[in-house]
Amino acid sequence: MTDFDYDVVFIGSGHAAFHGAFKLLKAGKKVALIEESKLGGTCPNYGCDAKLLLDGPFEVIQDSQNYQGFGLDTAPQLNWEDLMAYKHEWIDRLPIMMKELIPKVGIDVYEGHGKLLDAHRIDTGDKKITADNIVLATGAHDSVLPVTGKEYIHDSKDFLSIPHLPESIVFIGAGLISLEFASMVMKTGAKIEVIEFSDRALAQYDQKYVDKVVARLEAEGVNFHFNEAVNGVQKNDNGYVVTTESGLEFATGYVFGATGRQANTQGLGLDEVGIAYTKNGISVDDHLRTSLKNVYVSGDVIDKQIPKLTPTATFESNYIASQILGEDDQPINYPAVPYVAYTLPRIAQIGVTPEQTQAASDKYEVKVLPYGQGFDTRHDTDAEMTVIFEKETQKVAGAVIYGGQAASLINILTFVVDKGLTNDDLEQMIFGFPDVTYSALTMLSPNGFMG
Ligand SMILES: Cc1cc2nc3c(=O)[nH]c(=O)nc-3n(C[C@H](O)[C@H](O)[C@H](O)COP(=O)(O)OP(=O)(O)OC[C@H]3O[C@@H](n4cnc5c(N)ncnc54)[C@H](O)[C@@H]3O)c2cc1C
Ligand SMILES: NC(=O)c1ccc[n+]([C@@H]2O[C@H](COP(=O)([O-])OP(=O)(O)OC[C@H]3O[C@@H](n4cnc5c(N)ncnc54)[C@H](O)[C@@H]3O)[C@@H](O)[C@H]2O)c1
Repeated sequence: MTDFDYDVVFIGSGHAAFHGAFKLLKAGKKVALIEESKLGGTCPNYGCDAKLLLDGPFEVIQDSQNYQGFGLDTAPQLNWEDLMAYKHEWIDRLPIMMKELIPKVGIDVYEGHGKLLDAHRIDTGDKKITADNIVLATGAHDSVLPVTGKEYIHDSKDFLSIPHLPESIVFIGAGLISLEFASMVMKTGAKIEVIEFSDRALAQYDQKYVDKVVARLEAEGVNFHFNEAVNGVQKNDNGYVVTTESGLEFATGYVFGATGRQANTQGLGLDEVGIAYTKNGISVDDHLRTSLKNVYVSGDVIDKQIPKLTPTATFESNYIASQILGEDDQPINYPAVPYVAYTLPRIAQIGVTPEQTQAASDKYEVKVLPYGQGFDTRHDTDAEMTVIFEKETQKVAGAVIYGGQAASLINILTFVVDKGLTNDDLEQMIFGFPDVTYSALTMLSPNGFMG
């Protein structure tokens, strides 16, 4: 570095930024982060981590319900206020810790709104700085439904800090955020309506298992309304009334909207410096560069087909750091990406989907494995896997898992799919026993009890 204040400046401080920043720092580069809100971004503060902390006790309730009549007769009682205090105790300290740690290790932090002035100059709010390379890692935000009364619709950030749980909630959208939160709240006996614009929930997931999650939620009392478009929210003395274009009306105590997330492209100076973007995010080439070759894009703000998740943001951040360090000059090559819906029960999938095999039945063999029938699944009797084998090689090409332990199992299946292991390879290994992972892996083997 000669003429610039920094070798690399990241706008944003989420997973799309800090992994790469640490890698660059370790390699001797001078690095800065610009953050206008909480350090660490969405995932720890308002996303995955905060959600999982709140979800834990609900998972325990679900597990205990599975044992009813089989040794556990009383379900645990939830205390939301205590749970929320526990969440705050964990989550609120994370940005504080990062604020102490990051400058201490040698990365400068600018607290302000980052805006590109040209290919090398950035306005941080109160200071202008220069960088040889810039990484745009500004993430995304929950979209706001453009209807009358939109100010009464809460988003995921609000919900993740809600001090008291309402007795009734209308969820607008039946995507990941809504169904994950509805799965939890349902366990408190709240009255829940889910209004979905399209004819299905969780469109990215295998519909066989989505139908099972929807049926389970319906059995617990959630009312789903598909093919309905919300056109307004009115406030009255008792709460709110949500109306749809077809004339349905729902009285409720709380309105929650999760109708997709939008990339944070506004106010970044993109138009001024000539960087192209769409409504899905900033346009990049196969090296995650914009039309300005020293300006990269990482994480949720990219216009991409790959899922917008924490692990994909992390992968991109590390990839960009390798590009800048000259360790790698190849186009980005994503490995198989697992998707996990933290609904109750969970759905997780990796690789080739059952739907994709329909057009290639000569290439793939699909096996449905009811692993929940085993003794080691905490009486989660419905749990099931659909596993896709490549006929010619017998490699495991994909899997969908439905059940309480799907989120852990999918990481093992990710390893199997990504490394191209065959069921014979698995038979050459020894796994810890007894455990649900053992049974699931044994089932993949041709000589296993279900293989
Ligand atoms: C409720 C919820 C649950 C989720 N659950 C999961 C999950 O279970 N698993 C999973 O993998 N993913 C989950 N996600 C998605 C995950 O949080 C994101 O994919 C991930 O945070 C993306 O990281 P990022 O760094 O690209 O963006 P972010 O984490 O959004 O970080 C971007 C940062 O940039 C800052 N910023 C924006 N513009 C500027 C600017 N101009 N100047 C300075 N700073 C700026 C923002 O304040 C923010 O801190 C969830 C998301 C939500 C909302
Ligand atoms: N487990 C995870 O990995 C996880 C969890 C939560 C969030 N996330 C992140 O957040 C994103 C999901 O956010 P989301 O749940 O808001 O989006 P989504 O795209 O999953 O779901 C939005 C839903 O809202 C519906 N919708 C859109 N407009 C509507 C309208 N006017 N009326 C009624 N329904 C309408 C859509 O048809 C869709 O089903 C993910 O793509 C991911 O980036 C990931």
